[in-house]
Amino acid sequence: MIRLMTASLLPERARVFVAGHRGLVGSAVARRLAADGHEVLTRSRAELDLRDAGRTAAELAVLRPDAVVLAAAKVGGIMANSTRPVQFLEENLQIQLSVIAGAHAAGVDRLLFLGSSCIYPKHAPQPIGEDALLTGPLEPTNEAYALAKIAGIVQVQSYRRQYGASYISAMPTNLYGPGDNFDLETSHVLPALVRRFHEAVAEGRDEVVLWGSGSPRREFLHVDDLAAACAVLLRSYDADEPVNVGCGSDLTIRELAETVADVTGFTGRIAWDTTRPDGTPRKLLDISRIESLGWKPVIPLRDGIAATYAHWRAGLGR
Ligand SMILES: NC(=O)C1=CN([C@@H]2O[C@H](COP(=O)(O)OP(=O)(O)OC[C@H]3O[C@@H](n4cnc5c(N)ncnc54)[C@H](OP(=O)(O)O)[C@@H]3O)[C@@H](O)[C@H]2O)C=CC1
Ligand SMILES: C[C@H]1O[C@H](OP(=O)(O)OP(=O)(O)OC[C@H]2O[C@@H](n3cnc4c(=O)[nH]c(N)nc43)[C@H](O)[C@@H]2O)[C@@H](O)[C@@H](O)C1=O
Repeated sequence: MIRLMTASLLPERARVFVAGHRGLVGSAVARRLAADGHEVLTRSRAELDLRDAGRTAAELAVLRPDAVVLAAAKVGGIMANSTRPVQFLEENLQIQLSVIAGAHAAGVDRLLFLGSSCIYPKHAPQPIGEDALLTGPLEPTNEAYALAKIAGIVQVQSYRRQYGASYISAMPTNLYGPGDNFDLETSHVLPALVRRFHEAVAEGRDEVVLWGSGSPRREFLHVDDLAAACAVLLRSYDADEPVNVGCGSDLTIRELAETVADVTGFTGRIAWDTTRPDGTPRKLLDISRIESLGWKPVIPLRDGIAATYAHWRAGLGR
């Protein structure tokens, strides 16, 4: 049962530990929480490797935050996931075990765990409701990562059931925005396309080769919209079921490529390397649960891509 809360579950000026604050999601969540008047607590990976359960528990016991947002993870696009399943399984399980158990041991009242839409079965009915979890086989290119994330959801639910902890999970769709990973081998598709088209224009090339067939459909949410959803969930959601966070519509990778080409000024040919994997054919999320809490996405895809491109270009110093 979903309980809608009237009083906020997050105190005003709360002290919130954001794990993974240098990443795409963690940095956006940290900006959002700071703007809402909260105190954001952080530790860099050099200061605290979150796979180390003993050190993580000790650090959380000293910090004693009011809430934890778990946005630290081993993350990557389709090639990274399919070629390094051991790291995607083990590092994510280790981080989740350390942070969730450590938060509970330190008496942390609220925790938000971030999973991913890839936890749902490859052929789930669309749009995918939260109740599709564990109803069918997973997409093979990210099965190891998805299983680690599913373990995280069950870990959160178990702390709720056994200890009454007010811990919750959110399942975002594919995300993009400032601070994304633009490495062509390990990134997700959107930053990869921005970089590929930008470099083709800069080098005067008239063809860009992309991966797969171009026919898979994906849903893209700007990370600032996700961060706003996280703030809503921390304030007002307290139930077992994970909450999907998406924008409510999807497009083909080919259509995404045409949009990114337009934003970056590329007018040449787009070719498809079908020796590269397509991944899951479609994963559009049903977002009625998060919308019922009063959240909706506000950043249109084209505007978000243009802002992300401008941010990345500024970082290149060009
Ligand atoms: N990006 C996306 O499209 C989507 C992301 N998500 C979820 O959002 C969350 C965050 O993803 P995203 O921001 O994209 O990922 P990033 O790779 O951008 O950020 C991950 C962060 O985790 C930190 N981290 C990783 N391992 C460790 C470790 N052992 N110790 C300490 N810190 C560590 C990284 O530190 P460092 O900076 O040192 O590398 C980095 O700050 C993940 O749970 C992911 O599943 C869900 C759906 C889509
Ligand atoms: C968020 C989500 O992200 C991953 O799943 P994915 O959505 O399949 O990943 P992706 O963004 O890398 O690719 C999307 C589509 O785009 C195509 N594609 C074309 N050209 C490029 C390209 O140049 N780079 C990449 N990466 N993909 C390309 C690619 O072939 C595929 O069809 C998992 O990590 C999963 O675990 C997860 O949670």
